Amino acid sequence: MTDAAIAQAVEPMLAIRDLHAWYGESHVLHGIDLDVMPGQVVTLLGRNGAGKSTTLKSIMGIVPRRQGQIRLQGSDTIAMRPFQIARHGVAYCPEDRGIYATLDVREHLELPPLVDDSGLSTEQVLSLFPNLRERLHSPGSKLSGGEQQMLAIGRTLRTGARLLLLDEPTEGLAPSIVEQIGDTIRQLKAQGYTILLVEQNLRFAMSVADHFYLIDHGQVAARYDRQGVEQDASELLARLGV
Ligand SMILES: Nc1ncnc2c1ncn2[C@@H]1O[C@H](COP(=O)(O)OP(=O)(O)OP(=O)(O)O)[C@@H](O)[C@H]1O
Repeated sequence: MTDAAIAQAVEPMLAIRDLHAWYGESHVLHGIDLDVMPGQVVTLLGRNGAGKSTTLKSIMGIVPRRQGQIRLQGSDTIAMRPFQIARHGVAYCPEDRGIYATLDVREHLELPPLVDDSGLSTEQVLSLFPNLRERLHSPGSKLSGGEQQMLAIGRTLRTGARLLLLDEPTEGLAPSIVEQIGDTIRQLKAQGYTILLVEQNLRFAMSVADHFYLIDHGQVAARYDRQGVEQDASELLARLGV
């Protein structure tokens, strides 16, 4: 088989077709089509309110109403409940990171249910994020934004999920911490994880992602590979309003 034929034979880790989503009467996704292949890092770009977070939440099944097709490793998940979707090997880091104020770092890492026995041990997570080891007994409320983000990612790795959905992992973080998060994402990709992230920081996205989707008004306005995004960076920055 040629390389192209092999690529075609590999089923996407995540395939979304004609995805619509609503909050009450408000129709916010208008037919999203998106593919993420195993081992890829894919970024959703777009202005505030474009529908990026809603796309991640729809994959996780946590929007009030959605319609269309979402295939996760070959299974249709559109009718499933969030806990059933999680068992298909997907984990979600929300934009607010979802860290509990009163639980300490160790407790956060011991809490997640396992969806697969390939989940990292607490020790392995602490090796990936040495900062967290120093803060093992600190409650969530005392962690910096960067530590909270590392903990939020570390917690997903405990579950054994192989598809990670990260909503704006660099938001509000200092440049040196952004760099650490970038190193982590590249390391996870090298270990075979598949990652779909929402990111406002185009430079950061370009340093980690293979493919890019520009979301606008709840639809895919453009798709790029890394070369395409580099060529069109200035036009893209204008379209992102930055
Ligand atoms: N819980 C909600 N209830 C009602 N409307 C919502 C809710 N969450 C988001 N929306 C609306 O849905 C649309 C898409 O929002 P979404 O959060 O997906 O955008 P986004 O591209 O992720 O932007 P941001 O970076 O601002 O989160 C926006 O118009 C937003 O106001």
